[in-house]
Amino acid sequence: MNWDDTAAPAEAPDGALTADRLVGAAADGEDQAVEAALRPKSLDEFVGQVRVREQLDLVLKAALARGATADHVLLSGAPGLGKTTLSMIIAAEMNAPIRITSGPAIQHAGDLAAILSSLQEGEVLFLDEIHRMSRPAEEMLYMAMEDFRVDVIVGKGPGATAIPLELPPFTLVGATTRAGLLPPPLRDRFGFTAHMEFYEPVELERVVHRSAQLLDVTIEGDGAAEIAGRSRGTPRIANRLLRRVRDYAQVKADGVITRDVAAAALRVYEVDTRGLDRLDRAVLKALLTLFSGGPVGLSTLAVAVGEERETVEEVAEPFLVREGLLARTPRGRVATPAAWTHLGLVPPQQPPGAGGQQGLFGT
Ligand SMILES: Nc1ncnc2c1ncn2[C@@H]1O[C@H](COP(=O)(O)OP(=O)(O)OP(=O)(O)O)[C@@H](O)[C@H]1O
Repeated sequence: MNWDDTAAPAEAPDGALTADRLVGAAADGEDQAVEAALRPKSLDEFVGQVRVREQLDLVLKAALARGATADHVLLSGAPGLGKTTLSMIIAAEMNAPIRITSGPAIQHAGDLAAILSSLQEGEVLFLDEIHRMSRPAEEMLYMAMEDFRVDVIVGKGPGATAIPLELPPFTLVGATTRAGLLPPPLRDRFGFTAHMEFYEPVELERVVHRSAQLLDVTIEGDGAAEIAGRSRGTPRIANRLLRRVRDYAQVKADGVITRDVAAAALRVYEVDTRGLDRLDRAVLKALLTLFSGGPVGLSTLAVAVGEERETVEEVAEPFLVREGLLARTPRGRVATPAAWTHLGLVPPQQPPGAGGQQGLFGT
């Protein structure tokens, strides 16, 4: 059966499943407060991303040997994979100061001119969300990156004049979650482009061990593995889960994070063994139980879980697709066999009793 969107009733979504989401990759207030203490300070300390690290190491060492400013660097990748951290490491490795700003903060070319003209020689300018800069600022950046010069326009209309302004050499580190949205002329002006991948569980284990040490928490190898496996390939989520598990260990156990303590804590926070939370499971469960695994239209699915269409599409689905649990097809959303297995449910064509309930949260 193909469940389509045409009959989707207009129901008010309540958003309850997205409140206080522990597995979101964007930084929340608490993350911002504690992340500074957990950031690796050098390339050697930076876990994983081996290829990026090796290449960047060469770029920076060569620039240092020449006594030159490093090439402009573009870092792309999902939130929480370490782009800000890497930009700070670039500055530290070059013994240079760093200035941090973001695309949305630069709405006028004048905003950018003010920042660029106050840079010191060799300074690293970190421009987060570079794809969200305004067009005039972006055009000013082209010349600044290439010639270390900007034209400041004074006046308006036919009487407007361009006053050239020399800039000290600097290194721009641009970060984006959407490399495809960058116009080619901007992309081409970066000397080094790196795409950050999601981390392997063993790499996240190392992140968890390192953070536990910095937070002065005792953690066993199995405990770190349990957290790493539920962290969706993302260091920020690994660090966040570690903090929640630490709370649990302090209140309910003797402060030591073992595998059982980690599993019990994450059961309380409803993050299952694959890193799915309530929203993810609600979407999957609706797809499997109400629509026999699909295909079903996005709007219908969203109404079934009581969430906005955008929430299902942008918050829940990307990870479900990445995990191979859900597929987006021209006919609608379809569950994969792995989705049935994960929720311990039996696909309709199989005889009842062939599946068996799985322990979603571990022991
Ligand atoms: N390779 C790594 N090794 C150890 N810790 C890491 C690594 N990458 C990221 N982290 C940790 O994860 C957290 C998030 O990293 P960071 O802020 O650099 O991510 P980001 O990619 O800039 O995210 P956003 O796109 O949301 O700005 C930081 O606390 C940092 O310490």
